Amino acid sequence: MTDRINQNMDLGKLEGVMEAGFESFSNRNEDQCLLGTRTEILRDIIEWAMSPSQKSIFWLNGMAGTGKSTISRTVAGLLKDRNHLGANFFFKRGEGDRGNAKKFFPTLVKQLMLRISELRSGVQKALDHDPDIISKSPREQFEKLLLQPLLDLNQLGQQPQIVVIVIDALDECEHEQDIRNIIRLLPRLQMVKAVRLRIFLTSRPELPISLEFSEIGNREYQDLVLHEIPEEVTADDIYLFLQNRFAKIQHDRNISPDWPSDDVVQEIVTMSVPLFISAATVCRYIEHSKLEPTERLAELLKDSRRYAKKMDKTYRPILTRLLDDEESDESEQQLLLHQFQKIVGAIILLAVPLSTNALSLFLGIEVNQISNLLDSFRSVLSVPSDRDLPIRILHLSFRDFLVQTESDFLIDEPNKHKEIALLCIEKMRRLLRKDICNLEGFATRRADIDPQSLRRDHHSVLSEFLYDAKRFTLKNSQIADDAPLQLYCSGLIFAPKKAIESWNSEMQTLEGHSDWVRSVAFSSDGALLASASSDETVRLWDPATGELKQTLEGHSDSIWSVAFSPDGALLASASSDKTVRLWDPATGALMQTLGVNELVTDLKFGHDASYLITNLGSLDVQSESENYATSSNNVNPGIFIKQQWIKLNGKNVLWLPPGSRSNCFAINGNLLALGHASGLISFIGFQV
Ligand SMILES: Nc1ncnc2c1ncn2[C@@H]1O[C@H](COP(=O)(O)OP(=O)(O)OP(=O)(O)O)[C@@H](O)[C@H]1O
Repeated sequence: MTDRINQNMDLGKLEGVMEAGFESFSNRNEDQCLLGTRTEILRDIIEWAMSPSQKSIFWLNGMAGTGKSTISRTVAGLLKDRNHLGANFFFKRGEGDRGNAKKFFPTLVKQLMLRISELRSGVQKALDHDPDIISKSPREQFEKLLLQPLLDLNQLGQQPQIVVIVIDALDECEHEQDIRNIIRLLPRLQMVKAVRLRIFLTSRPELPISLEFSEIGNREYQDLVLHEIPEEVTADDIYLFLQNRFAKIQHDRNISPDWPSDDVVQEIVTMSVPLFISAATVCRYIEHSKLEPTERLAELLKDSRRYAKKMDKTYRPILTRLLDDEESDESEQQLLLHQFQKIVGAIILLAVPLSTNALSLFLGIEVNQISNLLDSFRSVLSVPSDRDLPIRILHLSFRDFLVQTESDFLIDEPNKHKEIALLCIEKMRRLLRKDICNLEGFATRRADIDPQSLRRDHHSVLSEFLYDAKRFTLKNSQIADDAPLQLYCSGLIFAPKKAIESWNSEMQTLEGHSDWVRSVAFSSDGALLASASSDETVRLWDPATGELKQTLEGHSDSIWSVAFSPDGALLASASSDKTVRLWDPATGALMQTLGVNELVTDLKFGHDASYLITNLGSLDVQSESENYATSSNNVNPGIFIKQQWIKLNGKNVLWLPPGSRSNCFAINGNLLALGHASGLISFIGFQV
């Protein structure tokens, strides 16, 4: 009797952190998993705990707010009901000894003694031997208070019972070294044979924890990454959670049972996945007691960023810990903050996520500096160890939070976008090159470029995207010209769902004629398409862009046939008005009108463009020479215009764009004068 009193008094020295237990007063309002959620995960964890052949540690790893602690509480409760809960410690930063390792092992020992009474004498021995053990390092506490007394039990030769220790939120333990020590020490509990000890541990994927686990090797533990389980599974759970919370709001606030609609609930699910905390924050925002829930919800749906401020509790501590280093002084902190603004600011605002390596090139910051800074953000950013893979934000609320927080971590969105745009321009200036295919001369035509040399520069995702963009633009260019916002309705509605694969072979529809199109013809170089219509016009189009280049007006009846001359300098059209007209396709000028007695329905040029072959027989054309131009006496034979190309000594050197083409030209020495229909004359000088 005296012995036992004595023992109890000594064991009383074993001070634990009462509040760290999942059933403690301060945890009384914390949820467990709603029935029907996390069912598979919970089943797997309980099966792991009960099976003799499993690894001794289960690490549930998940980003901020994915629902780890809720699972821990549920696991602890389930194990307690089955009488297998040995001890539990829920770390919580900033709440006294719940936020450090000082009393971690004594707390576990204290609880384990209640579960395994045979442990008491060993613990008592340790306390007798070293009454100050409670103030010693975690390693010593572990060895003397926990491991040795448990090993002593081996001699009892009992049938081993299953005892599970639940440790939640190890990342919230204050000192990195303590965290690492705890992970390093736990596998040694496997030496204990009298009890089958299992450790269920949760944490965010923070660097010291990930590193330490990779160091102890996966023979010792199994893990589950909560933010990587299939999205639809989490979505189903969040859906159940929302339904449950909304039913409660309906009931408590006397709201009609059909509020909110299923579509709305689905919308919030999509907004939240994979963060349970996001769905929980939405509910807290809506159920705020002084405001009308239906209005709050409607407001939120209009502007989903509204609730991001409420994520302060989740995100602010991650940010402040960046600067929370006793060793760094004011100027170092300023530097860190500056780096944060540059690096994280770019990550959250870039339209397409970049890898660490690409980000380094883009921002002009050393790769290692970027990696170092990002190590502090592994709970909110997915930073792949392969530096060529993109860095992603786990949840958009992190971006929304940063662009509106009132702390020093505010990312000034408009200015940051400007900065990013300037960086893009600067990179383009520096990196883009003229003539990436090393073509031989300025007049090289596309048809003459070796496709192999294009493929060498080919980036498949980019080129697929460009192809897609080109098809979309071609298909919609006319409506974009007329009613631009139709791009977002008609353009999107009638675009194929999987654009890249499923554009059909119809490139584009050219709209403009108001009556039948009777005849179409390509110019021999393919640069123009002529269409003849019953609306009495011929239209000339650029087939590459769909742009209407010319409308040839003059005929007074249906036009039946069009044809280009072999060198493209002339266009002939035949109409019911009993004329055949010849046009200059470049300027649209009517060159000649030939009267015919009967209807010509079909025509084409003879080989030298001096006559037309029609359904009525051949027809002479008093065509002017190909370079339909006057030339002065002082002609430099080296300069010549042919088909909008200015040729120098027989080689194409300069192409005349449509706006610069002329009806006539003159050459004087090295000077070329072009006369335009507008009345202007332009000059081009050549060094021959
Ligand atoms: N299965 C669930 N059933 C009901 N509610 C849940 C569930 N999981 C999470 N929640 C809700 O989401 C909130 C956030 O979850 P929890 O605190 O477990 O996330 P966590 O991953 O531990 O976050 P942190 O990394 O910040 O510690 C909880 O407060 C709870 O309201």
